Amino acid sequence: MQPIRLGLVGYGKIAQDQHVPAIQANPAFQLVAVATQGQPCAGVENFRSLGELLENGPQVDAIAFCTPPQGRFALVQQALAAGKHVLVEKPPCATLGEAMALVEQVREQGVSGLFAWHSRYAPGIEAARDWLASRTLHSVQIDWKEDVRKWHPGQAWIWQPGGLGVFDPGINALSIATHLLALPLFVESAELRVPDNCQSPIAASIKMADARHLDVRAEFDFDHGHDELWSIEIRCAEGVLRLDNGGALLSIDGVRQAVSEEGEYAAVYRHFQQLVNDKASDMDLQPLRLVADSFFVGSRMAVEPFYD
Ligand SMILES: NC(=O)C1=CN([C@@H]2O[C@H](COP(=O)(O)OP(=O)(O)OC[C@H]3O[C@@H](n4cnc5c(N)ncnc54)[C@H](O)[C@@H]3O)[C@@H](O)[C@H]2O)C=CC1
Ligand SMILES: O=C1O[C@@H]([C@H](O)CO)[C@H](O)[C@H]1O
Repeated sequence: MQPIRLGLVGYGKIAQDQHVPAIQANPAFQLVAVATQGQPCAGVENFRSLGELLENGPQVDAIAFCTPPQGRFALVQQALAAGKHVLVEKPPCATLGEAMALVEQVREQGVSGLFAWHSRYAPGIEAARDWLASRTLHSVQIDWKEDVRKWHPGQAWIWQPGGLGVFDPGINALSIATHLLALPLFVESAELRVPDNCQSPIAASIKMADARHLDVRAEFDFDHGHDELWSIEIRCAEGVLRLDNGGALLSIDGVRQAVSEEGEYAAVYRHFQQLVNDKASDMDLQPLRLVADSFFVGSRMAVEPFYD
């Protein structure tokens, strides 16, 4: 079977760290061209814009988008208009309205679309979901705390409107929670701590619930230094489930559980391959809706300026 000829837009940190290695490790894909405004990608044809790639570049079947969320909507629309399948990094767009429009446009074009909530593919997630399916949940505590200087060095876009600030990693925790929990979540209250020189929060506390009043709390911190923490603890009548290291580790009542050996991005691209083969799509809006609702109801607290 011919490999899926892939173009990639935005050869930045995550494309270099995760996407290109995952693509190169999967024989179902062939990376044939990159469009980027930064350093070029070795071994493939490089272009300065998606338009130039589509017009003058090699034939592609699909495009992976690794640009910042601001401006991504127009880029994905360009690919859809050219009949390409699309894999879109999280968050899918800078606004909920744009993401909703992409869902509709993918359906209208009859191509495959994936909103790549990469944390949903962490090794412990499916085993956690299976265990929780028959349990009685009492509460959920999310602690997602990392060092923005490590993961987004020099990336001004993350602090600008549409860049989400701490919700850029925090949305990963919300993507896991919305995948594990049976009912939709509602944001009851949020406190957004915004540096004086930024447009998006550096920390946030969020209180959520589902229709059965499950108590879900999240603490996000983007300036957490070296002792980073990506954990979700779910207290049930039958015991305590805990995901650590972003979902890579799973324990139940303190006992470490067997998890998948496949990495997040290998699983993301295997899922995308399956969607293309099945002429299907997977474009969940729930994580982005929770972020939007946190901004709607969130109280703002000004904090000291942030300097990279
Ligand atoms: N940095 C990280 O650890 C992770 C980032 N992500 C997500 O991946 C996305 C990108 O993040 P990073 O790679 O960290 O950002 P980055 O700033 O390192 O890379 C963005 C790249 O897009 C390029 N670009 C921007 N506009 C473009 C355009 N119109 N046409 C072509 N290229 C364009 C830039 O030149 C840059 O190379 C974000 O949505 C982020 O949430 C996901 C997982 C982890
Ligand atoms: O999606 C993302 O993951 C984090 C980091 O790479 C791991 O937690 C990053 O801040 C965010 O863009």
